[in-house]
Amino acid sequence: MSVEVYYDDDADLGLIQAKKVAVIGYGSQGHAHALSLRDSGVDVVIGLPEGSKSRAKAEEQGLRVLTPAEASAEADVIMVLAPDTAQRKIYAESIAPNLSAGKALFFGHGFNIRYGLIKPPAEVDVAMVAPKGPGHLVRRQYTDGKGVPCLVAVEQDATGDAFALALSYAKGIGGTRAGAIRTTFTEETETDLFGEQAVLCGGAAALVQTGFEVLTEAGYAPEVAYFECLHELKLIVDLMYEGGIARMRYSVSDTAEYGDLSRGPRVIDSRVKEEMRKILGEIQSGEFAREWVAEDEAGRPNYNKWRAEGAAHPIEETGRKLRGMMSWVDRPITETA
Ligand SMILES: NC(=O)C1=CN([C@@H]2O[C@H](COP(=O)(O)OP(=O)(O)OC[C@H]3O[C@@H](n4cnc5c(N)ncnc54)[C@H](OP(=O)(O)O)[C@@H]3O)[C@@H](O)[C@H]2O)C=CC1
Ligand SMILES: CC[C@](O)(C(C)=O)C(=O)O
Ligand SMILES: [Mg+2]
Ligand SMILES: [Mg+2]
Repeated sequence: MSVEVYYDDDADLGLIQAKKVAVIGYGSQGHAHALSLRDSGVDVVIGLPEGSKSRAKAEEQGLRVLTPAEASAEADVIMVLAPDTAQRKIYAESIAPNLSAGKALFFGHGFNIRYGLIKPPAEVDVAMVAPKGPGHLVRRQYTDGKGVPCLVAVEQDATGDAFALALSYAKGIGGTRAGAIRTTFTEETETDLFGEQAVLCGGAAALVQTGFEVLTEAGYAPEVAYFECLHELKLIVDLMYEGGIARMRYSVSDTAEYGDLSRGPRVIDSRVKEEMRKILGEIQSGEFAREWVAEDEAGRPNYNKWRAEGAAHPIEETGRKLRGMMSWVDRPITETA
């Protein structure tokens, strides 16, 4: 099935420049959207609760900060970039009372719409602009004159202009420089959750940690294991990013390539593929969403425990020491760029 991909020339920046945009949340995605929209000539206001620690960061950047309800009341377009688990309550308390016909409700990820946690009224546009990359790099790429690809979707088109407006927003954050693909909330939500769980975050982190453990438990130096399994992964993935797996294979030795071809499928074998299918099934059935919402409501006991265990993994200490010797590697993450 072919998809529609839209670039800068397909999008009219004037549409979003003619609107007032409220960005609810000023974290990884919120700061990137708000600052890049502002740099693209859009009138932006930030919505954050009184007492939010993000308020000072947004104000330092010269952005106007109101409560989520005040910002929603002022805006024509409300982009929800608070944590997925917080969105339902924010919507009910602060956004819904301030929605009226002709306004647009935007999301950076489809979770709350896909799983029916938020049900907007029919007279508002509901759309999504979901960058396919971490927010801090969305902002970094924008300021470098590049862009992170976006998925754009429309769930409700009350005005008839929802897609053009979403595409215009995507242009404002640099998304159409790289390409914006038109999709649905369902496709974005399910593929995004699958990607982050099985490949990008869960799969990659487990692969790196397990490789590090196998080497260090066999008596090799942690520093050698770190360079081999984590540091060099970035350099290998850079080649894949630039020219596909084929370019990586062109650059590595033929010894590495033979090891890749003969051993890779033994690591990521049919059992792993079957587990990936199970994970996708849990996403499609809503089981993962129910589990995550319940975990959040219970105060995140497993999330906090697993997070602490990850932070205490020996690879982190080894990495801190080695990165300290490479000043160009440890680029601090800020919400200011
Ligand atoms: N992280 C990413 O790169 C990506 C995220 N997304 C999606 O973007 C959305 C935002 O995620 P992300 O940027 O990671 O979120 P973060 O956790 O980085 O930031 C959340 C922001 O929301 C604020 N916030 C918390 N509670 C409320 C509230 N009740 N009302 C208003 N603001 C609140 C936080 O403020 P405080 O400082 O007070 O906590 C913070 O500024 C999610 O839907 C996510 O799935 C999509 C693509 C990639
Ligand atoms: C890969 C994780 C992500 O989906 C993202 C940065 O795209 C997220 O939810 O943060
Ligand atoms: Mg993602
Ligand atoms: Mg995600």
